[in-house]
Amino acid sequence: MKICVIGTGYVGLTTGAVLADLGHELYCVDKNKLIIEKLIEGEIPIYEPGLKELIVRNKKRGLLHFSTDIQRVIKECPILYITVGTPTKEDGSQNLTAINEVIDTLVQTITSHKTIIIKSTVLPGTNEWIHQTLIEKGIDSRMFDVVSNPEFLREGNAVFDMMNPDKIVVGGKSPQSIKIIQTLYEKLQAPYIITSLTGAEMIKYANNALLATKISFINEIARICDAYNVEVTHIAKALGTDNRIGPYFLNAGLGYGGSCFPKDIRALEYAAKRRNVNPEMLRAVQNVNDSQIDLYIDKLTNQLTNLDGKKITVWGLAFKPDTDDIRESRSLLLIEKLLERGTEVHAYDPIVNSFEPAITIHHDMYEAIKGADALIIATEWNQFKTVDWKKVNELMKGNILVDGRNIIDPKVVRKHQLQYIGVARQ
Ligand SMILES: NC(=O)C1=CN([C@@H]2O[C@H](COP(=O)(O)OP(=O)(O)OC[C@H]3O[C@@H](n4cnc5c(N)ncnc54)[C@H](O)[C@@H]3O)[C@@H](O)[C@H]2O)C=CC1
Ligand SMILES: O=C(O)[C@H]1O[C@H](OP(=O)(O)OP(=O)(O)OC[C@H]2O[C@@H](n3ccc(=O)[nH]c3=O)[C@H](O)[C@@H]2O)[C@H](O)[C@@H](O)[C@@H]1O
Repeated sequence: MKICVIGTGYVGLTTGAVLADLGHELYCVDKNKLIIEKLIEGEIPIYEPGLKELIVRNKKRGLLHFSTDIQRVIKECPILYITVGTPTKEDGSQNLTAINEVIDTLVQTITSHKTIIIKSTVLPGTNEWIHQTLIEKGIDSRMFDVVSNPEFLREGNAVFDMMNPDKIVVGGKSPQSIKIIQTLYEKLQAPYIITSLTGAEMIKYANNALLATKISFINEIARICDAYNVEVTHIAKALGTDNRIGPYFLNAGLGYGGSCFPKDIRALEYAAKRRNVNPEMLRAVQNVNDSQIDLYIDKLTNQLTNLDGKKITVWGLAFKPDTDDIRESRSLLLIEKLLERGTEVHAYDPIVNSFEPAITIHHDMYEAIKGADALIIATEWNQFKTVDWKKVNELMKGNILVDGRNIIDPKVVRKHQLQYIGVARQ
């Protein structure tokens, strides 16, 4: 059966490539013609390990296609995946512009039955609303099914995560459409959670909120550890041995960033308030995350007395390793705060080479620290874990290392006369 993926960003492109690899016939479209033209020419618009190989292989197999003719492709495909962006506005409400545009395209295009699979993260009630809106806009309810199939991949691990999901969540009303999803994923080994449309939406938000909560929890614990001179990574390791807690998402540091946690937690808070629920935990999670960067800046300021005129280098611009994504990156916020304090900011990232606000970006991590008063590690890229600290000390003017991701052993850098700044590190 022909499958169309609408929106070829991080999720859509991975969905298209993985489904093609599973043997299905995929047609990917995007309203951004430039992206599609690039993909047709063999260029991959995003950095995601393993994705390029998957795309090339499946294009060659004749299973993966890219098209700028959105309407024709939608007409020809009985299964449609919606993977457009769903950003949040300032107040936490969801910006459904892209979803609305897709609805309008569907209304103009549907002439045969469609299984519409919503993979975009949308707030509880949105899938029901999409269903209703299609009917109100004139589509016969027998001509389509709406199924919610939220995505749990992590950027930087997207292909692996989609090929090896922990669970497959499917929300819907029609048993046939749920069966279709099970057929699409029959080669994947994962338990199914079959629920209502709203149940599936809620699972996605609760999942992200719980992961973000673990991060803010360990960051708060780190603050307390810091006050008692206790090493937080030891505490996290001990917590992780408890099967009920698990070892993941307990790495303290600058906090969570990215295109999803910040926007999704804000959106869930908004959704709760709309139904008169006071989401105290979600607020606390965000409060901790919001103040995490200041904690590091205050420690740095204590050492340098004043940041004005100081040259500070930031290693890592992406919101996490193995991605080129800088949406709501912690580095972005950190750099803004440094610039506000009159700092001259230099940066290096293995993949990201353009950034707003404008700062000096270097192509070599050591070049970036020449003459610097301090170095801040803001992203946990692997290459920052094995550093020539002797060389760092020689190149820098000052000797301060701020480890914003707890990836460095303080004792090692101290051996090279560098001063280690972290939260609750010994
Ligand atoms: N990035 C991630 O790691 C994950 C994202 N999600 C969710 O998946 C959704 C997509 O996220 P990303 O892939 O990161 O977004 P993205 O911004 O990378 O990609 C969205 C794509 O949709 C296209 N688009 C927008 N309006 C369109 C329209 N009317 N017709 C056709 N294409 C259109 C855009 O041009 C863009 O290429 C969001 O709801 C997000 O919350 C879920 C799990 C993981
Ligand atoms: O809904 C989404 O978009 C996705 O959001 C996250 O994935 P992602 O944002 O790609 O990356 P994560 O690995 O979760 O990292 C998010 C942020 O948390 C930070 N983090 C992560 C783990 C940790 O222990 N500590 C910590 O500060 C990372 O540095 C990063 O800034 C979830 O992990 C995915 O399951 C989900 O599908």
